[in-house]
Amino acid sequence: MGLFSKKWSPKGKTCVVTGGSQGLGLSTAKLLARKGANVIIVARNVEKLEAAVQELEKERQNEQQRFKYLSFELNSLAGAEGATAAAWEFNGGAPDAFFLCAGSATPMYFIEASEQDLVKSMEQAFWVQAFSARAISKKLVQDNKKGKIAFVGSTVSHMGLIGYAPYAPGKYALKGLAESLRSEFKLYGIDIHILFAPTMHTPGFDVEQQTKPSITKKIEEDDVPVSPDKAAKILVNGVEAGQYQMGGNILADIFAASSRGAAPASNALFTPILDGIAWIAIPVWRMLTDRMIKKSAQEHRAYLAGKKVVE
Ligand SMILES: NC(=O)C1=CN([C@@H]2O[C@H](COP(=O)(O)OP(=O)(O)OC[C@H]3O[C@@H](n4cnc5c(N)ncnc54)[C@H](OP(=O)(O)O)[C@@H]3O)[C@@H](O)[C@H]2O)C=CC1
Ligand SMILES: CCCCCCCCCCCCCCCC(=O)[C@@H](N)CO
Repeated sequence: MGLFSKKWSPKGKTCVVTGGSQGLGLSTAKLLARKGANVIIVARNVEKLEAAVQELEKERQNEQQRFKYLSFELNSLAGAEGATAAAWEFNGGAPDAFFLCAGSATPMYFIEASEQDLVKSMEQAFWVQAFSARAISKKLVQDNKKGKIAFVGSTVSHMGLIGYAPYAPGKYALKGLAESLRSEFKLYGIDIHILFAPTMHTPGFDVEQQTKPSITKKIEEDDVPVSPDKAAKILVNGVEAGQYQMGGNILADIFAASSRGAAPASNALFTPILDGIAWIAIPVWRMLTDRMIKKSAQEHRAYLAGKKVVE
């Protein structure tokens, strides 16, 4: 989007939000409703979806606005295509913007994860959004329509740390997908965006805390949590402004700046400054964190033995 071009607005448009029944997705759906959009939310659990639509009703700005939920499992292409077809049908044609918030994390040590844990984690971090993007983009191109697709990555799309081995690779993959599609979809006028979300206290976060190693929790304390409402605002503002990537907090911005790849810089002035900070701050942080992890090795052995991960 050019320097003086008009901002995109969701008012009167139709937006689809995957993972829209709770957490970041629900905050995003509510914000879009408050901005006057028609909103379609997609998730699996029908009870939560019904409750979420009630929440959307409270944000209603006018009588023309339409809210709808669709229950689909999005970790297969068939599921994503089913949801996409249903969204098209409800809207009577192509919706305007798609916010892919669905996903979940199951942090744990790599060697305690089963084959199924690892495959499922990749599905819930990557495929749950990648298949949606595939189904949506194909339909948009078939209809010769433009549109906007926003992914939700994480700070751990840029950096890995102890406990996130099953999850971070999927979020890294999402970053690679978004960057590839940002380029490829110039062919069709489909805009790609990605939010690199920091820690948010959502229902999903409470679940991931149950399997998260205590050392991961301790390291993560340095990440300042952002409310899902604030993260939704950053996401929607970024899409409105035509920004490719959004970081949810300063730490996400620092890691994004230091691993920018072929993505456009968020800010011509601040991105290089943040990259400079990264040069100094990250090696210091890494040294301290590595030291702390090594110190915990004996305690970790006892944990593995207790859980019978090793004999
Ligand atoms: N919370 C955090 O600290 C962070 C989260 N993120 C990312 O942000 C996104 C939102 O997270 P958050 O709000 O915390 O998550 P929540 O678990 O609170 O909400 C996830 C939403 O996605 C839906 N969903 C999950 N899996 C599927 C599936 N396979 N098919 C269809 N719908 C699905 C859930 O509904 P249902 O279960 O009924 O299907 C729910 O609506 C995720 O992609 C997450 O990885 C990134 C960084 C930090
Ligand atoms: C500049 C140097 C300082 C570095 C401090 C680094 C602290 C660790 C940051 C980890 C943040 C993880 C956030 C997202 C996690 C996530 O995606 C899951 N919670 C998913 O739900």
